[in-house]
Amino acid sequence: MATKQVGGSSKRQRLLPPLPPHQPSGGGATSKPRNPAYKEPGPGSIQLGDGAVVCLRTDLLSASEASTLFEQLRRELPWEQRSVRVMGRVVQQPRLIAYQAAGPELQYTYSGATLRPATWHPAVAALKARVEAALGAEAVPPGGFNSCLLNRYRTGQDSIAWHSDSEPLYGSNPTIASISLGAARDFLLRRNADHSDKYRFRLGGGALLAMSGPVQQQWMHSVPRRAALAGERISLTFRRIVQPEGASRQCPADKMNVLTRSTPLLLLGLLLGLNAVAANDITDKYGFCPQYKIEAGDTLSVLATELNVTLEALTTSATACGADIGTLQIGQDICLPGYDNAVCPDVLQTDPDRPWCQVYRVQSGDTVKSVAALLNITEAQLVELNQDYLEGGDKQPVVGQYLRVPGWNQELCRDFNDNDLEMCRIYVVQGGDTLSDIAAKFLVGVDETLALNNLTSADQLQPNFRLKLPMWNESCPPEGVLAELPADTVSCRVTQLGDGESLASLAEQYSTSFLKIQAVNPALMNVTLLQPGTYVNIPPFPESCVGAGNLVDVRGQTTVPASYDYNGLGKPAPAPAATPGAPAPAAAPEPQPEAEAVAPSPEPAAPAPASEPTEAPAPAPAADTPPATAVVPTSAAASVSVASLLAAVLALLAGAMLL
Ligand SMILES: O=C(O)CCC(=O)C(=O)O
Ligand SMILES: [Fe+2]
Repeated sequence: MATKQVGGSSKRQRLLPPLPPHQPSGGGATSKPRNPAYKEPGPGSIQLGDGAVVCLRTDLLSASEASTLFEQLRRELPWEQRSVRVMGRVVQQPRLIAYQAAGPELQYTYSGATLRPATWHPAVAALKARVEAALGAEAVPPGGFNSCLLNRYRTGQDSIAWHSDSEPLYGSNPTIASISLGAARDFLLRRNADHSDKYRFRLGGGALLAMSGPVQQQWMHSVPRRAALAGERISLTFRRIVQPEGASRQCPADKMNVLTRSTPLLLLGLLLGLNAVAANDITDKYGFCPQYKIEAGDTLSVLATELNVTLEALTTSATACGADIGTLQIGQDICLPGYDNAVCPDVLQTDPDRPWCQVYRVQSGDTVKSVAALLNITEAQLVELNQDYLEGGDKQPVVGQYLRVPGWNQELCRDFNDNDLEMCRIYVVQGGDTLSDIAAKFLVGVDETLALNNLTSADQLQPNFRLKLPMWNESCPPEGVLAELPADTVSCRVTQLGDGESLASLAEQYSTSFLKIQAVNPALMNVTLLQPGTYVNIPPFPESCVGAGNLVDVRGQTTVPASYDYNGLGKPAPAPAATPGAPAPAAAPEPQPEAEAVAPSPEPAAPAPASEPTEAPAPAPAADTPPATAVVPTSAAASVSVASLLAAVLALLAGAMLL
């Protein structure tokens, strides 16, 4: 169980003396209203002071233009969910992204991984021109925008945390212009030096919002999570890279992390005169629940010296929350002086690896006011952190609900109230699955899926293996929820060749390779068969697509005729196709799928272990089933051949490219 209640006491005194209000770092605005509202200006130029300007237009695109573009970009771009490395851990961003720029040198290194730009999609290039024309020469950087980071918020659960786009590669006062498509979302802006100075812009489809002047230096922005919202949104954020990067840069996520995690620890360290004790060894809940994890070789007196407290104070604080000083264990958390027993026991860590992700469990009788006082923050700060739970009128916390406490990082912390099983997906590996197919299908990374499952290689995948999918976390119930590979349009993509197109040009368009396209179109090995109108399967085109019957031509948006023969996948050389554009796979050689590590098919007699109640049935090939489809080896022996070793290496390479 990952979540634990830290601290030994379950009693808490309700009669706390009033605590001084907490000031945001860099604040000092003692006379600010207690619950400052967001300013919500209408379209136009909004002067934020010091030359910082936001320009808002709600109607750059008409509603129909916006929705057509939304559908097109959603369908045609190679969206990926990025993993970012934060404090040595890999976490998944709560949104999908795509990145395009004017040249390959305009890459963008971010949290240890590099975004390599795709070339402009024609629709994105056209939007860039629209934005530049709308903003006019004064606001557009000289030379125009040369890169665009697109964000896709699949539901209200997706978000972008408070950040600024202040990387050196954009220069000192960059203009960043965003176009919104799809569902309307709140875009928030707050001044670094005074968080009560804040704006909310509701960005609906077709809106343009541009930030220029020192906005990135003096303000942060976010698109907060809205748990109840189902609609999907795409934003295109145009930027100009003025200084293509050479070496890696400080990444935004790390910066955010430093803001939220290290700052309190650093302060605590300074307060306590901390020297030899590593900051990582101390966890703290919003500044007054410091705890230390005992390590081998520690003694209380050395610890007291290092923390610059008396041995007596340390012994008292440790004992007060349940430690038996005589029998301290390695790994045990002891409370340090300053630990507030009245509040801390109701604060839960939501993730043992991210000690700054903490929530407060609402008790009977709690109100916004009392919880804010208890946590030593203002009501406005509490509401801001918990907008989706508390905002609007007099909304009060509900007993048993978890409220986020300061230090919470929306990007990195997993929400606790909706510890929805959505994040706890388990995929039961089937014979013939490949890890790269699974990863592509679920939009997850190959490497992190391996890491999450303590696997070092895709070769280790066996049928019936219960593969945890990101964002699986340690709070998930062991049984999780079964994730099935539905044959949907994400992976089962088909398109018709256009005039002058080739498999190579399709490969480029869909960010895949010629070989991969051939692997999923064995009937098209003979390229002389290709002609305009020929249907082509777009990788990944997993086995489950064959016979799925709901293929959609990704460009024509039309349904592929039921007579479509999957270009030789899953069927031995069919008779000439009835579909005019789909040529017969005459003389098609044996399918040569691009090598993938495959899980060997299950031993025929191996029943699913009874202890796995949620297990999917093992595939049971019927005697009259045509020869298995592209990637399935028919016997376990096949999977240990030299070819499969080679396949594994190639698959890993493919996986790396996929990330
Ligand atoms: O989606 C948005 O409107 C904001 C995105 C953003 O801030 C970013 O990509 O840096
Ligand atoms: Fe941004």
